[in-house]
Amino acid sequence: MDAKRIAAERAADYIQDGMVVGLGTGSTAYWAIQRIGQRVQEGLRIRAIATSNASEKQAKELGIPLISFADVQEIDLTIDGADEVDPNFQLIKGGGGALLREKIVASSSSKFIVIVDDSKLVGRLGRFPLPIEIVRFGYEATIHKLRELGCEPVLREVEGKAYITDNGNYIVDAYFGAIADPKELESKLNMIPGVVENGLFVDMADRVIAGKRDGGILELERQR
Ligand SMILES: O=C(CO)[C@H](O)[C@H](O)COP(=O)(O)O
Repeated sequence: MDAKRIAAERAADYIQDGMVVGLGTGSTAYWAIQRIGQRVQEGLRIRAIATSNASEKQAKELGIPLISFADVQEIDLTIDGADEVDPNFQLIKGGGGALLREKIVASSSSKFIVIVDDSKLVGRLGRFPLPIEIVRFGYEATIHKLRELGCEPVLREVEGKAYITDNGNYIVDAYFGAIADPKELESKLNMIPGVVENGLFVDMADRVIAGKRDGGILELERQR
């Protein structure tokens, strides 16, 4: 079985009756949502909040009951993928462009389980370009300020056109190289006018489940 799917299905086992569940975005979260949908069809009673239009559509098709933050303030458990995970459980997310909603949902969750294949486990964050969501107005100025922080920012494009997030913004993929202090960089980035959010998820993940290509699984819990 696909390493991403192995991790995703293990994570879905943590969901219990009555929970409010955050549904992540991406090819790993896809498998978690599929398994959750299967469990709902078997009788599991949950309510869910999706982190993207794509995940919302998938959940609807599977019959997973969806709610919004108008209905709850607190999510019991969120399951989502990541692009990089370091030994301190710090993450880069946003490869799929959903980082803003993902961060809102993860930050409102009592438990946040990250699901990856083990190629995403790194010694230090930064090989994967950091996704940063920026507003469209004045984006050239915002990109200039990002460059002044010492990265190489590239406006994300799809088929020759700027990529637009579910929130109507742009994404910049910023090459920083090894990130020495993710927490400091996260706040510096969010101080720049025009930056909506960035893909550094600092001190948020509680558990990391990594599927391996040989079918094995690595499960790590953060000690607080
Ligand atoms: O942050 C994300 C989307 O914004 C994804 O979780 C991340 O990009 C990992 O994606 P995948 O599971 O497809 O490898």
